[in-house]
Amino acid sequence: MISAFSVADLECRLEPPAGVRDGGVLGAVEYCDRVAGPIVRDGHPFMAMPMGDEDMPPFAEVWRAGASVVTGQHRGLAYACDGEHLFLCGRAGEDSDLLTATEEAYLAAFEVVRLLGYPHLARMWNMVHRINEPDGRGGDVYGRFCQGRAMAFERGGVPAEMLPAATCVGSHGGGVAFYMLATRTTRPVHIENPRQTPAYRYPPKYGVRAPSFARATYLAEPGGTGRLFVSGTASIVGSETVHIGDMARQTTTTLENIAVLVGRENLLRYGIDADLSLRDLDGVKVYVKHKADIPVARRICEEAFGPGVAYVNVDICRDDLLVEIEAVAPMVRAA
Ligand SMILES: C=C(O[C@@H]1C=C(C(=O)O)C=C[C@H]1O)C(=O)O
Repeated sequence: MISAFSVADLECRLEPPAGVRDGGVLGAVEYCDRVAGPIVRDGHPFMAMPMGDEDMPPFAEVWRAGASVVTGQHRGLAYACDGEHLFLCGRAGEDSDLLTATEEAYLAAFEVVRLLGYPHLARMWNMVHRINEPDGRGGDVYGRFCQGRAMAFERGGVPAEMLPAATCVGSHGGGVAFYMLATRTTRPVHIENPRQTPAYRYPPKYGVRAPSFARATYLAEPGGTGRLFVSGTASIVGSETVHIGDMARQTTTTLENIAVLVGRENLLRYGIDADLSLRDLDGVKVYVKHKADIPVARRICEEAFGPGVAYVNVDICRDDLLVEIEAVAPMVRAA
């Protein structure tokens, strides 16, 4: 097992792929070397994404629900819900234009969210093949993805303040794979980072449409506990990449960004009375652009987080970014 945590009635584990069989699973995604799904298999939605090579130990990210789970499929998406949480996974854009395919896939996801009554988006992950390559129209693949996603949010009537935490990194195949979590009653609190421009306000030099996500999302759970989803975070200050070409400094800047994001002063701005440090974070994934840089990432991140971190060798959404880190913080509110 790479790492595990459990909070209230929703639990996430990063574990070896073979373990994902028992009941109560809301969804499982494999970070491995193959493409599969999305399908409902063994009673839960499942998808496999090529995120590494033979040197990366494959792992499954497994979301478990306390209550029993209802599953289904809709317009190519696979989903499960437990009365409070909805997990869904989908894929877009392998054979068609990425803008339209992303927009349609996201609109299908919003349809599931609406039809099943889980209107509050809490966390989204996107794995985009050839993320940094030209799109054949003068931009890059990530830019095209961002346009399709922004148009879906626009058509879905989701204002910028309701955009959830997200990750969008590269993959080794399979078009765009994405998965999301949403809630039925709990209203997520979306959080920004004072060191960074909100991504949805990035200037146009970074793309025709700015990326649609928040820096973090807080989800209160019953009994004074909660969960903070930290978006994929990189060496960006304001909207600019800093320490270009320097893996160690990009990694430490990323950690500084996360520390400020989850620190007491920032969370209090959103009425969340909790004191988190990097050590409190769990479910940490470190995405590293160049495989040869993984030892540097490991040295710095093990000191910050301890063991139990997953290192994934994929491209990052900007050419000049070498590393990106996401996490989940299980937390108990101070008061
Ligand atoms: C690294 C950044 O963005 C990345 C892209 C995201 C997206 O487009 O959903 C979300 C988080 C990161 O994976 C950043 O802009 O800081």
